[in-house]
Amino acid sequence: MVCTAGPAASGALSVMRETLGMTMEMFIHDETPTDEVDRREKVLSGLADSVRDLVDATIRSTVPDDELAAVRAEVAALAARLRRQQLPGPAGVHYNSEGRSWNWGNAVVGLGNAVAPPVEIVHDAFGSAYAEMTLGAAYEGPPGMVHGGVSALMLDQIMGETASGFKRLTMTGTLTLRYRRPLPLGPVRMDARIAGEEGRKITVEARIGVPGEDTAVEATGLFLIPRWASVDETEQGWSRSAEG
Ligand SMILES: CCCCCCCCCCCCCC(=O)SCCNC(=O)CCNC(=O)[C@H](O)C(C)(C)COP(=O)(O)OP(=O)(O)OC[C@H]1O[C@@H](n2cnc3c(N)ncnc32)[C@H](O)[C@@H]1OP(=O)(O)O
Repeated sequence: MVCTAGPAASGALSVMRETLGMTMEMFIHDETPTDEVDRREKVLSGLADSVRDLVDATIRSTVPDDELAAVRAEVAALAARLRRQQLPGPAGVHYNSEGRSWNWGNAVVGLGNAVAPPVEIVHDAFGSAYAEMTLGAAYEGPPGMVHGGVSALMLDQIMGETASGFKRLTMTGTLTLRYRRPLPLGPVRMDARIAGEEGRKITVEARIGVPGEDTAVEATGLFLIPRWASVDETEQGWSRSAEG
C-alpha cells in the first residue's frame, strides 16, 4: 500500500520536518520522480514478498539439519549482497512534490518490510477505515493464535491512520484493548472509526476478528495531534493511491 500526498500535505510535512527535529527528519523531501518510485517499489515489494515467504518457510520447515545449514549459508550470502549499498538508518517516510509518498519500512503497511504482512488499509471515508489480511505463522502467540501484541500493533496502525486521515499528524497517546476471544491465525479483518474529537484529542474505536465472526479484540485509543504539529484540514491531504 502506498500513500500519495497532495501539495498541501507536502507543505505540512516540510513544516513538521523543520519543527520536530530528529523524529520528523524521518519525513524526507525526496524529488525522485514518481515513475522511478513506482518502479523501485514494484521490485522492492517483490523482494519483500519473497523474504516473507522465506520467513514462513523457515518457521515451518522440517528439512534435515544439514539442509538448514546449507540454506543458512545461502541466505547469509544474499544478505551480504544487499548490504553493499544501505541507508544509514531506517527507511522513514519520503515524499516528492508530485504528491507521491512512500513509507516502505513501516512495521504494518511497509511494502519493503518483510516483517509487515503488509496490511492494505482502505479509507472509505474520512474517519473510517478497514483492512483485510492474512496473519500466518510469523504472527503466532498462543498455539495457532495471533499474538496479542501483534493484534495491538495492527490496530494501532489502522487507528492512527484513521485519526490522521492523512490530513494531520497524530500520535498514539493511550491504547486500551479488550481481548474478548482468541484470534486464530489466518484471514482477519479490522475496522476503525473516529468516535469523537475534542481539540487535539481524537478518540478512535476499532476491532479485529475473523471476517464475518464475532470480534476477537476491541480497542479504544486516544490519539493526539502533538502541540508542535501543523494541521492540514484541506482535502488535499495525503490519500491512498489506487494501485495499493
Ligand atoms: C499529513 C500528515 C500525515 C501523517 C501520517 C500519519 C499516519 C499515522 C499512522 C501511524 C500509526 C502508528 C501510531 C504510533 O505508533 S505513534 C508512536 C507511539 N506514540 C508515541 O510515541 C507518543 C509519545 N508521546 C508524545 O509524543 C507526546 O506525549 C504526545 C504527542 C502524545 C502528547 O504531547 P503534547 O505535548 O502534544 O501533549 P500536551 O502535554 O500538550 O497534552 C495535551 C492534552 O493531552 C493529554 N495527554 C497528553 N498525553 C497523553 C497521553 N499519552 N494519553 C492521554 N492523554 C494525554 C494531556 O493531559 C492534555 O490534556 P488536557 O490537560 O488538555 O485535558
